Amino acid sequence: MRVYTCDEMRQIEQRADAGGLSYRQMMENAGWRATAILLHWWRQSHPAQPVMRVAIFCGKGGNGGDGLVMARHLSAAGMAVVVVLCQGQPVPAHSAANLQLLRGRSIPIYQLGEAAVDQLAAEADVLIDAVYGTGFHGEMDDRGRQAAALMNSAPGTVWAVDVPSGVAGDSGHIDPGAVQANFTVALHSYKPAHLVYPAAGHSGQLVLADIGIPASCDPVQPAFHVTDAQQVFTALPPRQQDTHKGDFGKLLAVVSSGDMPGAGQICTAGALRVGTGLVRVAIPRPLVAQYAPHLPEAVYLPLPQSEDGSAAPGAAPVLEKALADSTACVVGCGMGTGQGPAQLLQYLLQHAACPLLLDADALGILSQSPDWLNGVKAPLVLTPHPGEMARLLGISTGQLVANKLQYGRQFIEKYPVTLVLKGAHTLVFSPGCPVVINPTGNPGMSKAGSGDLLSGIIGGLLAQGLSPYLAAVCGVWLHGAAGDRCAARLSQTAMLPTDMQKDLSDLFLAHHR
Ligand SMILES: NC(=O)C1=CN([C@@H]2O[C@H](COP(=O)(O)OP(=O)(O)OC[C@H]3O[C@@H](n4cnc5c(N)ncnc54)[C@H](OP(=O)(O)O)[C@@H]3O)[C@@H](O)[C@H]2O)[C@@H](O)CC1
Ligand SMILES: [K+]
Repeated sequence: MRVYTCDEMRQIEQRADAGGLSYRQMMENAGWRATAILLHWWRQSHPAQPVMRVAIFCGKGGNGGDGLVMARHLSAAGMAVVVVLCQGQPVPAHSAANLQLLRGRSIPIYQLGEAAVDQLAAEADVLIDAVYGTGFHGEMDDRGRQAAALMNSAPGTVWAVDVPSGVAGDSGHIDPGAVQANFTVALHSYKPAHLVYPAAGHSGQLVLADIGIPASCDPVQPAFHVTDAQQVFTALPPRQQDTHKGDFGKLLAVVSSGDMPGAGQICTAGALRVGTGLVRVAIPRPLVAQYAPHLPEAVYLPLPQSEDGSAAPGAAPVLEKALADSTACVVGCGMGTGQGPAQLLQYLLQHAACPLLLDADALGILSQSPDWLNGVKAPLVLTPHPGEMARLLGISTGQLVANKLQYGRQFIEKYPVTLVLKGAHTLVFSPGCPVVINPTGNPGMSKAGSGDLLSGIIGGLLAQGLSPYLAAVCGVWLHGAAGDRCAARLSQTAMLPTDMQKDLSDLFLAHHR
């Protein structure tokens, strides 16, 4: 799946133009393809109504030019089209030329603000948002907001061309007046805002339109990447005939306290289910009897327990031998945030040579002392949800969610870690690598225990020798894909993270692993 930034799109278009596909022709292709997609949808969904009433809101740039091309083709197809110029006359020559082509045809052209426009918007079956596309920057102006408000409040279906107006294509920043589309036709490639939430929610259903740009014009090293199954199953270590458990890594899981035994169990199961050779579980001693019947394959490292049910202060040295013998370590799931767990985390940060994954309570502890990340020798993977990430940064969750890409990038610049920012379409940031947008998963996974399973999966892949970046990218994909299978089997409402273990197995079977 192609995802290119607005800047990358400009360069792609430049290369295409230099290669002989003119800007004018690209605009023609964009408007023509968007028209074909819209007409196909209309005829399928409204078979008894041959004439669609369409109001096309055009800005002054290239996006508006696409809208003007659509007006010509829709009118030629017999649809009742009106054009509303929202920012006056088009500026680019190819947009202006397309306005010129409308003159003399029976297509009414209005300026935004004319009395008839409100009524026409209210009566339209379809409203086309061609106000701003990849050229949008800053805040919407009054006319942009006025046009967006008309489209958003109209009863018809809103189709956005390329990007819903008011949504910044790269950062995903959402203007308060932004268009809420039912459908968005993305031109040539998806843009980050189509896939990164909450901006993605403004696009509605996405349709990708080929506008004739050859793949040779695409960037060699794009800033974003969307994971696919082939990438995941190529990266997973093969299981040769002549192997033993030592070939598949040793994971140390420092997890669970008295009131959260399940978190560590789910994490451990996740690690085992992705093929880890050996999982050692460091938990407060009284929990071992609870764990063992469910996870007989694990090896246990009992820790002294404090009164609050978590590991007691002074327990850290118990980890020494196991840590030295591990190929990865997961810390946090349900382990508590008291003095004992804090000492365990600090010990691991100071002594681990193997990759270390920090989740849940480990992130809670870290948010009190983020400087603990300085000078850590072990490669680190952090797997916060937005609340945990916001606490790490000392900002509100709302601030974080509105600017996930910006904060994620800034964080890995400050601390060279692999950051898995969880949520719908989880993001993976890692120094020197494209930002990965994970396409798998569903709202049925928003349940306690889901993150613990993910930590186990990524931890298990780390233990088997995948780089932090690949372990994170493959781990979130597998977790989401198992969740999608589980939802199909049990429903998003009823599915549980523990159910997803079966779907992980089915997923591996389906890919002959
Ligand atoms: N390039 C190509 O060959 C092809 C491009 N195609 C299409 O063109 C789109 C890109 O076209 P674009 O670059 O002209 O930008 P677009 O999104 O129309 O800009 C909106 C206009 O609004 C303005 N504006 C921006 N922010 C504003 C604000 N806050 N408040 C007020 N005004 C603001 C901005 O003017 P500015 O302020 O920058 O001078 C600009 O004039 C792309 O998404 C695709 O649909 C396709 O046809 C395929 C070929
Ligand atoms: K638009």
